[in-house]
Amino acid sequence: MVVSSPNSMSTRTKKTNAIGIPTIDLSMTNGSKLSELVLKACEEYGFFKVINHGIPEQVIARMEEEGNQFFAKPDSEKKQFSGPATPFGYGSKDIGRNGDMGELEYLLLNITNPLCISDRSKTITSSDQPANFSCAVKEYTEAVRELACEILELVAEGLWIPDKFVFSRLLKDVHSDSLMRINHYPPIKQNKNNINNHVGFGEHTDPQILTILRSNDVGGLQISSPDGLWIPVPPDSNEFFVMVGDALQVMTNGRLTSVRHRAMTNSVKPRMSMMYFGAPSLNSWIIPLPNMVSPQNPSLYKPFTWGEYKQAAFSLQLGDTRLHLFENTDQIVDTNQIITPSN
Ligand SMILES: C=C1C[C@]23C[C@@]1(O)CC[C@H]2[C@@]12CC[C@H](O)[C@@](C)(C(=O)O1)[C@H]2[C@@H]3C(=O)O
Ligand SMILES: O=C(O)CCC(=O)C(=O)O
Ligand SMILES: [Fe+2]
Repeated sequence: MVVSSPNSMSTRTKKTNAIGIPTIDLSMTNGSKLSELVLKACEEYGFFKVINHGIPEQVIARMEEEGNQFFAKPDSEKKQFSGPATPFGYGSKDIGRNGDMGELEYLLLNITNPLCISDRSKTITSSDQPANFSCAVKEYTEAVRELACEILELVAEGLWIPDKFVFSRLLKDVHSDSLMRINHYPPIKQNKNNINNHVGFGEHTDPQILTILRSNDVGGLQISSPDGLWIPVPPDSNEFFVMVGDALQVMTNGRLTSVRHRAMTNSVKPRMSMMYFGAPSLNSWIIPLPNMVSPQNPSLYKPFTWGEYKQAAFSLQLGDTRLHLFENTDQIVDTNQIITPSN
């Protein structure tokens, strides 16, 4: 397996032993074993793949078809859905509002519960039937939200939290600020050294609670390993990948860590990925849960609302470690200041 270091845009690569991506079979009947496995994957990688997830194939196929049809439209038509009211709607190359760029085009959609798709008052269409696109997104997001909730309930069980709905309730809230994003990465030819180093979507962590990602059968996603190397994630269009976001890191007082990831472009085939970003309502407090804090394990973060965090995140650049802004510095012991008695 070929990996390179995060935070470096260098084309140098290192070879390491194959690093397995944790895969979790959600049809496992032993519930406590399942919650242990989910927790372990969230603690060790902040990332895993789920199989036997129960989402019907046609729900995925329909969303894929609508996405493909949308991105196949002429640029002039797609651009009708972009404009000053971004971030919601169509975007090309610009990521966020602070100058980040990537080799992709995308649709960013605000999702509400009960689900309806808000796309800046214009109806996004992929075909002659405007309703088809929003029906496909509604059906798909409903299914992946359920999957995210099931996983979050397993996380709560694994952490022995008495209220197993403590995280999933936030995603089901009628005011949940969850988003859906469809990224389309056109192929970019390899450079003369045969190294494909075009960054489609630069390295970052997702700010929300949990991300559910699915892509077509074209590779490109890479995650940062605990020892700081980039691990390519083999694509699997039938399955879903789960990523811990910053908000879940805070609520578990750093026991789970949000995963740094990025997407590279393919030199031959277009890649399309779809992400559901499960988030709480803007006025929800993001604080470590009581049973994650103790005198030995004080809170690592200052209290903040999801709205405050989102505002901070969206005012920074993609690759910034925005949680630093909310760290409880009082609790960090500066080992240089510890005076040890001399003999
Ligand atoms: C540069 C940025 C893009 C982003 C908002 C931000 O200021 C920092 C976080 C970025 C991110 C990453 C995960 C999701 O793709 C996203 C929609 C999100 O919630 O946070 C994007 C934001 C974006 O593309 O607007
Ligand atoms: O397209 C991908 O595989 C990853 C995209 C991503 O990380 C994001 O949109 O936040
Ligand atoms: Fe992401």
